[in-house]
Amino acid sequence: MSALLEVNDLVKTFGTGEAATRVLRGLDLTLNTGEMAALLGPSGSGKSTLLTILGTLMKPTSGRYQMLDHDLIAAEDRELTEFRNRHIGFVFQFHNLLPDFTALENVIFPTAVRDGRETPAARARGADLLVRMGLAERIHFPTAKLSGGQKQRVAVARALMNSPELVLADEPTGNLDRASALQVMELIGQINREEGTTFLISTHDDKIAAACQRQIVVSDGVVTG
Ligand SMILES: Nc1ncnc2c1ncn2[C@@H]1O[C@H](COP(=O)(O)OP(=O)(O)OP(=O)(O)O)[C@@H](O)[C@H]1O
Repeated sequence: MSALLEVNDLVKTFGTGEAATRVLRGLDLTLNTGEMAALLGPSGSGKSTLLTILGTLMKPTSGRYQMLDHDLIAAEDRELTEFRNRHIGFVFQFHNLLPDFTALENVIFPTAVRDGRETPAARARGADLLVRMGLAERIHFPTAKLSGGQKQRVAVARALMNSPELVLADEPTGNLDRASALQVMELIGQINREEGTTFLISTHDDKIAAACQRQIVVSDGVVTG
């Protein structure tokens, strides 16, 4: 297996002086291409902080971050934005869908904004992903009318739109009932197998973690298992 990304000696401190909180304390992690990994650890252990740094949305205080032969610490903002748009997808617990837009419009919207237009290829990819998420009947429904589980599946489809190598998910099933949560995980697993997408999924739920091939435990700002 080849490494998709590697972080070394990652440190993140929020605030300064007496108010400083050292959240990541020299964290090392390698994720291999095609892995589906759960990110576990107590509340406040630094999972969201790590996902935000891996997503290039925030820089660490110090440390190294290499992905796909790019040095993401040295990279400047414009390069990071381009890298992120091309290679990384995000799924959050609160999915930030536009309620009056249809499922398909939500999925293709970021790509259409990036490209300055909506292409037939993008519509086809978006519709295909929604079908694979079990939402064939809901493609043209406004997302305000979808259930929580359906909305989360739209959010997964949106994250996959540009075929990113890496998808970062921060408690993606946190607000779902058990059956919907496991369904979302099953569909993520299917995409992982079919497209080779690497997933890192933070969760507090052991059943969700067990649906992943690998479990990574963060505690006190380092990987402990
Ligand atoms: N912007 C910030 N400024 C100051 N402190 C922060 C900031 N973001 C996070 N923290 C602190 O960093 C610590 C780790 O937070 P983080 O959200 O990464 O934990 P987590 O493991 O994701 O927790 P949970 O499981 O509860 O979501 C917490 O103590 C939090 O208060």
